[in-house]
Amino acid sequence: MDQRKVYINPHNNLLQLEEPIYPLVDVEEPNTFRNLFPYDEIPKIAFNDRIVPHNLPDEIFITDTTFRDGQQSRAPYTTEQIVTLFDYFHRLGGPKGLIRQSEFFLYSKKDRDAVYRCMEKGYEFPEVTSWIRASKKDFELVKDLGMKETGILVSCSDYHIFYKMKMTRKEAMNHYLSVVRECLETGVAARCHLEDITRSDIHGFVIPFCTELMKLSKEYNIPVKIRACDTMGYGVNFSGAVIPRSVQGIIYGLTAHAGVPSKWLEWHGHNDFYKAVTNSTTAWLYGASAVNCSLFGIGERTGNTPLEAMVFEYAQLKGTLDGMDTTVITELAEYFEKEIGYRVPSRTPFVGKNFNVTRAGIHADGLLKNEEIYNIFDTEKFLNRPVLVAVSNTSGLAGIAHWINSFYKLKGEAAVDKSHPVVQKIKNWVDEEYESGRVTVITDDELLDIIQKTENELGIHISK
Ligand SMILES: CC(C)C(=O)C(=O)O
Repeated sequence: MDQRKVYINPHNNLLQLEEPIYPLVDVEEPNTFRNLFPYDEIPKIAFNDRIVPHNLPDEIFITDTTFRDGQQSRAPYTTEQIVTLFDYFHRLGGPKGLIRQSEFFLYSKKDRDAVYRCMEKGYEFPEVTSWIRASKKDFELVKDLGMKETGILVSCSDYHIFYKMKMTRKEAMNHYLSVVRECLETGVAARCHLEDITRSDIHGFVIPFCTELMKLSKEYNIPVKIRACDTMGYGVNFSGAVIPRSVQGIIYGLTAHAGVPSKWLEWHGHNDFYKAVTNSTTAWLYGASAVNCSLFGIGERTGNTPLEAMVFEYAQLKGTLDGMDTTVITELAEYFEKEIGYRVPSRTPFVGKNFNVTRAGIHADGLLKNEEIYNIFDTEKFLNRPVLVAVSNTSGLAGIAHWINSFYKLKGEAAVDKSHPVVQKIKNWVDEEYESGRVTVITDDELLDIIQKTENELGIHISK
């Protein structure tokens, strides 16, 4: 018979059984969850219909890995670029520090220079934290640099424990606990990156391990944070899906069974199955305060959860931006294009060149009557990106006038309408293009070119 005590759950005032204690299950053979991950078949999503209650923490925020996971997958940024991006993150996160932390490599002198320069700024947020090899010498370095927290890799699936580290679960756990203890001895808080959690044995390894980590934190009176890393992007947020793929199931296990407080719990997603954003939002909804993101989602393989996306997820969940300055997102995209030579793919939400451009004539027509019909929100207000109508065979005079007004931000007296001679002449040119067999839309550069030529020809200049 189940002898656990009964208590009132403060979340819902219902009687509940005391949480069971999960001991480490030290298996002889790795559990690779072949039923879910057959490798020569597409991974499977199975359901047991266990429903997890919502548990949105009072405080949720974003942490940043642009300079760690982000830099692992591209050419390194220069120190100057890192410092500039850090400034942007500070502004974007607003006075409440919703971009709470950013993590840095400490391997090379260049890495450390970037850290010094960012710390010198004296910002409260983002807090500069580190990512290091787990050794006593490196913990001392973190401390000497004046940092309070470091990330430590504690891979938790049997794929990693048995195949990469060639250990048993017990050996891996003891090894990790001794490394974390060493870190805490130095006085530095440990952020444990549980790599590959969505292929791990949640009850047999992750919960017993995190329970021990929480004991260590108590012993040293220093935070031990848990970062749940969906390294391969296998996480799913469907109600009733089984762990280890269920994001809410993992978060529930960590909070309810291992006793990890929400404020120390973070989700780190990858986008291999297009689920990075929605899984991160799910982690917030079910009890993780932090979601770890990289700017524009730049990270290993298909990338991480895009930081800018979570800014808008935050606003949608909380009903407020809480002081975040979203126009910085557009500045960041421009900086990447001009200074770093990276252009985000044009259809990328919020930042791509075409994210709020309407092309189809029938839609463009609606947009011209009222931009709310085909724009997700006031993109000019929040992103400094007025809605655009691309010029094509179906644009008509009004479409061309709208393009000119939006592109040059012309308002009131300065705006052109369909009777403007420049607009009419351009319309003739557009019609000729399509009559001679063109099938593509007219590009911005072509329009700029033809506007200039037409202005010179007619001797009329639009007030730009
Ligand atoms: C290397 C680890 C911590 C990681 O970034 C991941 O699992 O995605």
